[in-house]
Amino acid sequence: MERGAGQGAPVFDLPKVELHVHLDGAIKPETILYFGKKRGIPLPGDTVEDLLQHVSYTEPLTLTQFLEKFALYLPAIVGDRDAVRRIAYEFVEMKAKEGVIYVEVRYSPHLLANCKVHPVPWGQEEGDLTPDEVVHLVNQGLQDGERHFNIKARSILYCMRHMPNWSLEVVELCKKYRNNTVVAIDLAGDELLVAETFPEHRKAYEEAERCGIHRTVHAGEVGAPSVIKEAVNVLKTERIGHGYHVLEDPALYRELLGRKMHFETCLLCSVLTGACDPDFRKHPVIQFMNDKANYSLNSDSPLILNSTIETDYKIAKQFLGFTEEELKRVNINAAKSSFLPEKEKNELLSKLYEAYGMVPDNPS
Ligand SMILES: O=c1[nH]cnc2c1ncn2[C@H]1C[C@H](O)[C@@H](CO)O1
Repeated sequence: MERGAGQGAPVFDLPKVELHVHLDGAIKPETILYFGKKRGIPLPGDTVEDLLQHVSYTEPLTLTQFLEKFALYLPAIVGDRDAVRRIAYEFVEMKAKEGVIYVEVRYSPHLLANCKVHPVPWGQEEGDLTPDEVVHLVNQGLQDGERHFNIKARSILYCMRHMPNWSLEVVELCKKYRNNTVVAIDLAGDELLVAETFPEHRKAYEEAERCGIHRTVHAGEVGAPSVIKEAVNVLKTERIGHGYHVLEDPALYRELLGRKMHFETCLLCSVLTGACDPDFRKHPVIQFMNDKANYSLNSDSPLILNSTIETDYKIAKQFLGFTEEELKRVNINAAKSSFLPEKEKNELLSKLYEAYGMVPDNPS
């Protein structure tokens, strides 16, 4: 049985689109153990169960505590060429098994590197894997996966809120590798610790806009609506990562509804990071659903949340009262708000309409 998926038939056994999932939060525990052993890097457990006991959790923590989990296992992967390529390949395999036909996966090239990155992340020794080569390796893994598992995978490179000195390199990598899986730039990290948008982030986003690189920003996950406002008005974001706290500013919410701004929501993650009340009856996504907002359902970091995308769909159906129609609408919205070029977007939409038995002229 797949972890986190639970038992029984999938709640939505139709093709899906996923837009918000972190590559380094979606690694198979077996792969972490394999590379930890091979490279002699200590891990908090030496069986899948042991490792998951430390890395995954089921009761709400804070976003800061959630983000600390990455440090428990990433040293086994980062800085290793085979490991980086393999996690990308296995990610595509995992998504294909979950019935996802188009995925945008995101990561920080700097957080997977150990050379030409300051500071060298995760307490590693300096090595010879640069952020540029990380992108090249992830691309190879994703493209091999696409060929073998017959799904489409694109990538988003992110800046980290607390690392403004990486941001201009991130946008240059987006430019270099656009048309080679990379479709967009993102800004991730801990809004609780650093809500500020440094000038370097602003410059990177200006350059992205100038070059036609798509833009999304983690904003209003745990942070205030002002972070969302800045993402929209200053960073010119086209989508919002999470964005739950937009509801605290009704004028902003109305404006974004009017602009059909896309919210990349992650139900289980929103509760386990303390972003939202654990009582799903009060979840902001219910309001999004009632208002026919433009949003998608996503898994964020399934390894740490001990979940799959199925877990989020199950929550939507069982606790938030989603109908099959709404699940279809959410996926159509995801496809429409994807960062694919127009022609490929239309092909993706046609596939969904056909699988859902819908006519394109009557999408809702
Ligand atoms: O939910 C999230 N919000 C902000 N940043 C996140 C989230 N999930 C993962 N990340 C980022 C921050 C971690 O340090 C990084 C690991 O790639 O991934």
